[in-house]
Amino acid sequence: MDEPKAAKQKKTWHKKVIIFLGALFVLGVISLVAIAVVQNKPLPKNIKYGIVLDAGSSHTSVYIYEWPAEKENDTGVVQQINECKVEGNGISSYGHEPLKAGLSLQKCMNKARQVIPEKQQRETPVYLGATAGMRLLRLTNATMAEEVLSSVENTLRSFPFDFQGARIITGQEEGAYGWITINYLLGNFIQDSGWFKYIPNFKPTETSGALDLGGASTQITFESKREIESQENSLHFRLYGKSYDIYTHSFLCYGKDQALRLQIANSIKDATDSILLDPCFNSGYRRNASTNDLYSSPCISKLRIPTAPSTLDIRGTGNYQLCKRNVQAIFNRTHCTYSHCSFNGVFQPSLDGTFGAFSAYYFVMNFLNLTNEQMSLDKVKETVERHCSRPWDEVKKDFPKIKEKYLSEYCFSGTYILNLLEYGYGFSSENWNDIRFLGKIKDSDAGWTLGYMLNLTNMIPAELPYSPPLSHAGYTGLMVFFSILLVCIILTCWLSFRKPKCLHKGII
Ligand SMILES: Nc1nc2c(ncn2[C@@H]2O[C@H](COP(=O)(O)OP(=O)(O)OP(=O)(O)O)[C@@H](O)[C@H]2O)c(=O)[nH]1
Ligand SMILES: [Ca+2]
Repeated sequence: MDEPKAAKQKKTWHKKVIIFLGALFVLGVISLVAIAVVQNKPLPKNIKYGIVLDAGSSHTSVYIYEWPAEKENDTGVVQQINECKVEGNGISSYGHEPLKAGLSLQKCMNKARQVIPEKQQRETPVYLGATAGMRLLRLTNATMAEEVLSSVENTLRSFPFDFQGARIITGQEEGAYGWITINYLLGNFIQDSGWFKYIPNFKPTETSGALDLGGASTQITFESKREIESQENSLHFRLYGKSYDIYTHSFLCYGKDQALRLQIANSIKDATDSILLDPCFNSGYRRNASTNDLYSSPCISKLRIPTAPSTLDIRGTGNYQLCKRNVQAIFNRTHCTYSHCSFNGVFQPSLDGTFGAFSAYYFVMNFLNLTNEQMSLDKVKETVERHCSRPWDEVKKDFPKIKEKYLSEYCFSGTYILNLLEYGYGFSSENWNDIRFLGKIKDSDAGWTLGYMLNLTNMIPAELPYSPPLSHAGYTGLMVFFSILLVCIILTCWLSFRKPKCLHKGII
């Protein structure tokens, strides 16, 4: 029987509408997918650079860092891509010829021009931070220190970078930025955005303490859960939405070069006919030293004795126990006006958590093969003692390529590090293995320079930059997935619930 014409037309019309809507819907999903893909195509990598010069007492290093511009507030994105060790001594050694301080930086700064793309050099910040060597020069002769700084500033301004300043940083800054560097590189500033915060009892990782041993000063910095009784040792940071109460102290004159001078100066009284027997050098080792040069350091000048000879013929006897006695004599532990002190009357809370020990801690312990985390304190002591007892000509024969200045001082430096950590700071065999001796972390040097730049370029936000629980890609992906799912459900329903043809009215 023919269906009424109108009913037939209506059905055809219905069919057309449904097909049209279906096509529209599928088109909508396709365009959604296309937008998602286009929207999330990786942005052209926009890399930024930064340069920091570490003008230390013994030498200067030029570090170049890079990071993806669009992620600069994320943690762990900045990495070191180059280090250039400046030839010669630290800038503080040019007090009498300040122009040479600036000239000494030329070679490494030219290297930086080769590393950083020319079109980005103008916007690349350059910072110079000078540490304990310049602090000592400023104590001795502030004018000379100023002349050295202006010489390096003139040199740095002559390069096509964005010069941001050359200054002597404080010991507190040096400790704080070293702490920021290693925790940034270790990923301890976890941003608890995303799903982390929904995990019950999620605890961001603890931070690591920072131990920095330079040539003229040494720093200890760590997060303290206990009250910090002295204001000068107390820092408060707010980083990525978390607060940190930090203890830090910088011991000027307790870098390993100045400590060696202190040890020698304390022994001059025992010299006979200018010959000084020193147990901190391997037996058979000899070096001449001018006492004027020795006493020229403000760390030593107060130890001058009238009977001191003008030159010293220092002869090694390689005796670890006697060296240990001499080294311990430079730490004053007789007075403390706080509940607890490290040495020289300086407050120190009890040592908490793990520590990263870098700079000379690493150079020395790495040479002595003592960076293995499982090695006991007793074993470490035995190793240093054994090295001290080796005759100098045997040591020299075994390590012909190592600079004599470094090689001759490993007995002293090993003994000094052990006593600074144990006798000075209070580490013991119980927490010795909480110390990690670090050279680099993920190809970036452990040291204050990265933290310094992160702070000055505001790359570590106090509060967490808002980030939705899902990344954009994740959000879009889910949207597309559920849209397709919806289409499939609708199609399935339509196909399975529409009336089969044979049931259509009028057919049966
Ligand atoms: N064995 C060894 N010693 C090194 C090396 N580089 C530097 N040193 C020595 O280690 C000590 C510390 O070096 P740095 O960390 O550069 O010290 P610095 O920054 O010049 O000194 P501060 O201004 O006090 O921080 C100094 O006595 C250096 O002579 C190295 O590669 N091997
Ligand atoms: Ca240093």
